[in-house]
Amino acid sequence: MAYTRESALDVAQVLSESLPYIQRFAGKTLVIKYGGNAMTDEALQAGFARDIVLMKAIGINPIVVHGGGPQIGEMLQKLNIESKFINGMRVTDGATMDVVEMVLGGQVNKDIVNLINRAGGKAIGLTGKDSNFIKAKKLFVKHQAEGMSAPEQVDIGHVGEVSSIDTSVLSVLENSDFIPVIAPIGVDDEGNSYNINADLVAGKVAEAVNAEKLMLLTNISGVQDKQGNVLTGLSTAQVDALIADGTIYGGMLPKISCALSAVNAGVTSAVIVDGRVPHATLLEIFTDTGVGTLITNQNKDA
Ligand SMILES: Nc1ncnc2c1ncn2[C@@H]1O[C@H](COP(=O)(O)OP(=O)(O)O)[C@@H](O)[C@H]1O
Ligand SMILES: CC(=O)N[C@@H](CCC(=O)OP(=O)(O)O)C(=O)O
Repeated sequence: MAYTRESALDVAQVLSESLPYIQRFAGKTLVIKYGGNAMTDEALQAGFARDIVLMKAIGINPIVVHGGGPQIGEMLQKLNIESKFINGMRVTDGATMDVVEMVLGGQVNKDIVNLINRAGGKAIGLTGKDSNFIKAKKLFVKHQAEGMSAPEQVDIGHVGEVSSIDTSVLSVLENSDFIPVIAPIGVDDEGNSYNINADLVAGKVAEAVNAEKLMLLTNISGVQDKQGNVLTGLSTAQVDALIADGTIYGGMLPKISCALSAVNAGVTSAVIVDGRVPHATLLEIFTDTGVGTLITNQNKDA
């Protein structure tokens, strides 16, 4: 890009102002859940990949955990398999699990690896099956079906929750030029695969590596109140109240619950970021004007 003398000075000024932020995050690990528009819009994809490579180049350790619900849905449709969700979790029978593993581990993961590599990075794709690093157990959900008087425990098939994370492979990558890109698939002691919500995997990875920040990219401006205003900062106590009165529901529930669990487990902050905004991850790290909702472990506004 060609600059005029004025615009070149502006660029130099912006770079200079980013110094304290670079110093704050250098050597720290950031876990980024990549999903939504940022993952499907070509311009946003390229910007995301560049931003991840830039982070690594200045000494931050990004770990990417990706979703892929819409891509799984598309493939199931092609195969005439119905998609069904309970409490935001995909009901996953044996045939669906095969598709989930193929789409997340085979297609989506490798597309993201390729994207980051084309931006000059050295991405390594992993599922939880690689060196068995994400151990999972079956997840039962509580659900109140129509006509039932009380919620009951429902078996939704091969859906898992994280039971443990072995960080050894991640620390090898952290101490190298490699950028881990993780598909949310777990495995149990018998070698069975589990489909895990990607937000939950990102949260547990952030906890396990003691990340400085957990960033959850999504397609909404942040957590909103009943009037649709974005709540820029939330404490754990405030979140509890918003869940209790139904302001937070559906797909926002796993995001909020993993963000809360992460900050309670020692991750300094978790943020739900508007991934529709170009360079949302950089704005979040290098400026004071993040684009979403910040969750901290404080009992007052963050
Ligand atoms: N209080 C809230 N503020 C914002 N979004 C909310 C809220 N409560 C529920 N939601 C819903 O959660 C959705 C985000 O979850 P989801 O679509 O599963 O995200 P992703 O696909 O990025 O994982 C929003 O689009 C919105 O419909
Ligand atoms: C159990 C469960 O629902 N797993 C998700 C895994 C992918 C995911 O979480 O993708 P997004 O982040 O794009 O929604 C699914 O099958 O869709």
